[in-house]
Amino acid sequence: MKPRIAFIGSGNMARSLIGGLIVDGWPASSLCASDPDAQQRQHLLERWPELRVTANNETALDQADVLVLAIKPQVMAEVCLPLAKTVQKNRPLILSIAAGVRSADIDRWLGGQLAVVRSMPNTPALVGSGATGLVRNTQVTDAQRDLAESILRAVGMTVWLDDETLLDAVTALSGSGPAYVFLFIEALQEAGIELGLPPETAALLALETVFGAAKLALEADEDAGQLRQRVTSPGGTTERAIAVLEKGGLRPLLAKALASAKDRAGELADQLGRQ
Ligand SMILES: NC(=O)C1=CN([C@@H]2O[C@H](COP(=O)(O)OP(=O)(O)OC[C@H]3O[C@@H](n4cnc5c(N)ncnc54)[C@H](OP(=O)(O)O)[C@@H]3O)[C@@H](O)[C@H]2O)C=CC1
Ligand SMILES: O=C(O)[C@@H]1CCC=N1
Repeated sequence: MKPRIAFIGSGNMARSLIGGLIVDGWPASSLCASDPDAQQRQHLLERWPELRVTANNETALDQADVLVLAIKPQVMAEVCLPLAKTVQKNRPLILSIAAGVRSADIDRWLGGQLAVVRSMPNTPALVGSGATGLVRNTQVTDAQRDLAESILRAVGMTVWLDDETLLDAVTALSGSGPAYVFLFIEALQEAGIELGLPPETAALLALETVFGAAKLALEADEDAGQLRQRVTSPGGTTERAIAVLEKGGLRPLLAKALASAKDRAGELADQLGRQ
């Protein structure tokens, strides 16, 4: 029998995990999702009629082997504190997907001495192409580690880290990363329009170029730098464009953007840790 999983918060990320698990062969009846929003619960039931759905977090937690915390960081403490008594009785594996909330704080809000896996997935999980970083605390057994991994692997690839502070860097890179790529696609499209392309054509070419380049980079034996050089003919068009991007400081700008995202994760953790 598959372990029972309770999702607290049934928004974007929880729905993608639920969908991935069901496609992966987990029976919907082994999953329970909780959300205060009636419309959200209705959507879940329309899509997966056998899913157990509730407005009550305590009910979701009942008999769960894994408690997935898929709520916004800002409500994590107020959601966890009332669940502490039941969590201490049932002692499920705690799996958080929230940005900038430390394992130690989650453990404290839930009464302490719990097995906590903290993870950082991303929205491509919605289409089964997520990338997730995970860390575990010392209470997590190898079997629980495998269980957490099998949940996140249902929506993409996973990578374990030894040091929890690195999860803020993962958040900055791959957690927030899809937004940078979408911004890049928007900018490519706008630039194409400025050069006279019809908007739909510019949008399609921008999108397919990013998709094709990522697919090639995943499948090729060469790294991104080598693949870039293959496009860049000496004295050709790409060389001119790349020179403009390098001179304009694309690399340091991205480094600065990621550092800001990482700092924000740390700030959130410090603020929330005071609760
Ligand atoms: N979006 C992203 O790209 C990523 C998000 N994350 C993390 O995932 C978590 C969830 O994000 P996401 O799915 O995007 O957010 P959503 O807002 O889509 O989902 C959160 C859900 O939790 C519900 N909720 C609010 N309060 C409670 C409560 N007391 N009990 C139960 N459920 C509650 C919300 O309902 P309502 O809307 O009514 O408030 C909402 O449906 C966040 O912590 C975020 O940091 C991680 C990686 C990527
Ligand atoms: O912006 C955020 O805070 C969340 C975490 C990573 C992606 N979205």
